[in-house]
Amino acid sequence: MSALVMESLNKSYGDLRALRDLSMEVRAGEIVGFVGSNGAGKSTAMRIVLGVLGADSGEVRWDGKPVDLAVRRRIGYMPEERGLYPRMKVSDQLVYLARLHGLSTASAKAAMEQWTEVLGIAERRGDEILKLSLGNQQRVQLAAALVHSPDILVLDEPFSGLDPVAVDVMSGVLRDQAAAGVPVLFSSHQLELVEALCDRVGIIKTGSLVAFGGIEELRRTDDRRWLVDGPPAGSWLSAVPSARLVSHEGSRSVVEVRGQADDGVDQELLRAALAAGAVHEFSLLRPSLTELYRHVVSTDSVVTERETVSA
Ligand SMILES: Nc1ncnc2c1ncn2[C@@H]1O[C@H](COP(=O)(O)OP(=O)(O)OP(=O)(O)O)[C@@H](O)[C@H]1O
Repeated sequence: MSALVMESLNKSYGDLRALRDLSMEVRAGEIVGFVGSNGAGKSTAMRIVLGVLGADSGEVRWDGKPVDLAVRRRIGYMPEERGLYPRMKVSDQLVYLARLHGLSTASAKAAMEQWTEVLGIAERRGDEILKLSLGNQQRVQLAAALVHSPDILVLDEPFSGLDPVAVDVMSGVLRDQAAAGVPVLFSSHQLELVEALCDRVGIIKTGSLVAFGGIEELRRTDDRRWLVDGPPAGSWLSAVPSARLVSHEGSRSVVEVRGQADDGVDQELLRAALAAGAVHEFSLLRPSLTELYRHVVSTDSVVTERETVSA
């Protein structure tokens, strides 16, 4: 199956190591979210994929072959710095970009009409870019990434500054593209959105990929926590030596067990709690991506699938 593969990418700007041995892949038809603090290296990696920036070492492959100019022309890219011509009309801009990618004038016009319609900016076709709101400029930018029906989508913070309706429109387009078999890589600081939209997530910290996998996989690498609403855990937790108390408020205690082994410890906990009194609620707490992210970036642990990327 086709996959966009980044393998062992390294990049320094002078003394600053922006990427350290970064390996990641985006399979055909999947959406991968790229998250990390400001300056972690996301844009640098995406620019290298696009070929607008060269890596010091490492390789980007598509379909098992190094990405060359012909493949790069098949990528739909939304750069962080945007880069539309401010004084050009929306329609002219999109037709021009589609023509640059080799479409005939008629196909370019049809693609422009299709994407401005889908993205809700059909009424803005005659406006100059600089007269559009930031969110509408972003919709045009996405249209610009899509007008040539790319085989791969690489989008640098496509959701920043969008209103909730525009977020829904953008999410729908990314889902449709993935469903049509396009690998989609995008960066974002909106972790709830990433959690909702992505098949896999890569977390980058000072140039290194510190976690990569589906949200469920990332959860499995973390410690497990349960909420117990019943007798205060202080009175029964000693019966389960591997557990510790995280917090408690009134009758509600949060208890934690290290690791994710399928060891039946949940039943031990429940039995111990029941032995001490009535239990009204007993539930596994599932960390959100935001919690996983905080945990991963605040520790040095490398919690990563880091599966051998396919050739
Ligand atoms: N052209 C450049 N010259 C020198 N340093 C650069 C250049 N571009 C990026 N950097 C530095 O490289 C590091 C990685 O930057 P990059 O833009 O890739 O991060 P990012 O994860 O995309 O950040 P953000 O979330 O803020 O967009 C940062 O320390 C940044 O200051």
